Amino acid sequence: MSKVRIYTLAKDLGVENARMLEILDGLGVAYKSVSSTIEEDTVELIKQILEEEGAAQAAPEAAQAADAQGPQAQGSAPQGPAAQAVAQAQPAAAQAVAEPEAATAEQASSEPAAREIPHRAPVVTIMGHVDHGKTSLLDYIRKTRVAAKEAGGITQHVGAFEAKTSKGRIVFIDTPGHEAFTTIRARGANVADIAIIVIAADDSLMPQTREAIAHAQAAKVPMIVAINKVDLPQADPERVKTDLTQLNLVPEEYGGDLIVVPVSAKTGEGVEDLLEYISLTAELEDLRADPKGEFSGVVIEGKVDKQAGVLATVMVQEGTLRVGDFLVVGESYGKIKAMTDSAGARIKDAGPSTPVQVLGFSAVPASGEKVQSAKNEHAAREVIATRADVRRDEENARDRRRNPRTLEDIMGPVGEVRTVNLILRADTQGSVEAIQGILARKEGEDVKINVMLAGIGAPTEGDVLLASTAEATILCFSVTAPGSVTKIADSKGIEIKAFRIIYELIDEVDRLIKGNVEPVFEERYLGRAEVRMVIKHPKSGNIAGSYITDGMFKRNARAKVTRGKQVVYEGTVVGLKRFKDDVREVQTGYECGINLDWNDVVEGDIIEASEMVEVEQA
Ligand SMILES: Nc1nc2c(ncn2[C@@H]2O[C@H](COP(=O)(O)OP(=O)(O)OP(=O)(O)O)[C@@H](O)[C@H]2O)c(=O)[nH]1
Repeated sequence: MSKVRIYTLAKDLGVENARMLEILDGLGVAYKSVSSTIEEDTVELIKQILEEEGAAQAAPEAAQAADAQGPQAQGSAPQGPAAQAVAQAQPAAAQAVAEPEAATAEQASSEPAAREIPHRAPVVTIMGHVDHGKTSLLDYIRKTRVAAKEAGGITQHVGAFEAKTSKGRIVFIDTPGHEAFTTIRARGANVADIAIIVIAADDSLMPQTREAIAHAQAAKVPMIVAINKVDLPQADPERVKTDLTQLNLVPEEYGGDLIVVPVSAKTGEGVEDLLEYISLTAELEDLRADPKGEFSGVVIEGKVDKQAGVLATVMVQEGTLRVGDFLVVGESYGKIKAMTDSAGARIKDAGPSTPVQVLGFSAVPASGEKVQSAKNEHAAREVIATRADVRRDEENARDRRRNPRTLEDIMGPVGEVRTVNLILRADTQGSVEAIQGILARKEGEDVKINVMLAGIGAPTEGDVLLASTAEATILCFSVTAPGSVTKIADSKGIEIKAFRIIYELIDEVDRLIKGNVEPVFEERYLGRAEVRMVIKHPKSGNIAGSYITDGMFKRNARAKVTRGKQVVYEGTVVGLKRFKDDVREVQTGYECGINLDWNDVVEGDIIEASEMVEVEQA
């Protein structure tokens, strides 16, 4: 008995993949994805179900009278194999119910709220080890899928291009390697929907392949593996598949859910299949964006052109970008003077999943910067003003974290299982495995150890970017980071720690785990003060002129004010003054001005100061 792939059957029967999966779910048939195969019996069942659906839609009474095969019920659908009958009966069925449905559809479309958000093209990035064929694969797709340029036209490299396939548009980010991808992610933007991991069939998994996989996993972007160079006599695609399973990536034909497509960027073999799998994955991801929504985009790359000035490629993610729009990037703005699509043609507007080259930025934006549009200069300035406010708030929050007042300031939301993200670099595969083995035993109920990437050799710039997007620590065993990498790590606040003795590295992991276990804080009494007079201050409000009767007071301490027996206020000591000077601490027996973030203090109040201290855990 032959097996059929789900998507092939969907295509043959003219139904959506999603509908096909619904039917399979209903039948309780297990599958991994639309490229899984199903038994012929199941195929027959599906055909029957669709046939019944079609008949029921065409005319309910016809379904009941189906056995009779009366000319009325049969309509003009030709006799033939069940699949054909279903496929051909469907338009007739649609017609039969067309009138009332069309009326409601029209009503619905007149209400913008009911408008369904349309699908958008997938944005794909190609990653993999050096020389495994990323550029060749992109070139092959570009050559065969991008409409030839008009004579005299200059194809510009803009960092992305659009390929036309039988299934629709696919947008490729053509800055190969994961650098572009991670730089974009490091800025908090996600531009790729699908990652193609290219692995040469004669070389199998290499360090950068593992890195690329780690990046795609960190970004939670679906992966498709393209085993390239299958035209070579020494190609061994089976070895690649087996090696992948060692990373817990199990190809579909081995019962897993990883799509693996053998290709040759040289002969073009398999490229069509690869494009088809991209479209299928996109369909399952159900990628949508509203061209009528508010515009947002991401800078893919920017440069200065000697003649044109600043040029930047922007990927439209939501809404539509139009010539004349004002664009806001960071805290600066510009007006779009001209736009070209990735084939170099002048365009006036661009919808979702369209890479466009924009002329009009005042400064070169960095890849990964988010772009917003504004209808006029005034609106652009407003966006910038809001951003400046947000930035200031964030800076204040950061200050608070450095100078914590509350438990949440110190630890963020409480009660979560914490994850220690690590990137491991060692001199040999043996060391990597030994360390991973020990780490696996360190996991506890409240701490998860996530080794995002374990590789041989010194840490790379890519590792630092990955670490910065995932707040990971880079641990090195018997390898050291080159100066250039350390510098980038410093600038991004990423720690690279190098060890020569495995147990020292493990001790460090213990420290990291401890740091990640929720610390226990307790309130510790500091001192007591009596308010002797209230001083009105033009800037700071009312200051409590006090005498410290016990212990000491510290700036930023917690404060509790009692009046008689009643607690009238709880807050923070925001300032301490001795005469005119701001001071950090005041000891018992001294007078001082205590500034609370509260204005209603009165003479005779008692202020008690305390602080939160971390309790050492066993
Ligand atoms: N036989 C064969 N050779 C290929 C194939 N794909 C790429 N190559 C060759 O492999 C070499 C490397 O290909 P590239 O496309 O430059 O590889 P890359 O991954 O982009 O390399 P980097 O940009 O350096 O990271 C070139 O000599 C290509 O001609 C293929 O499918 N078959």
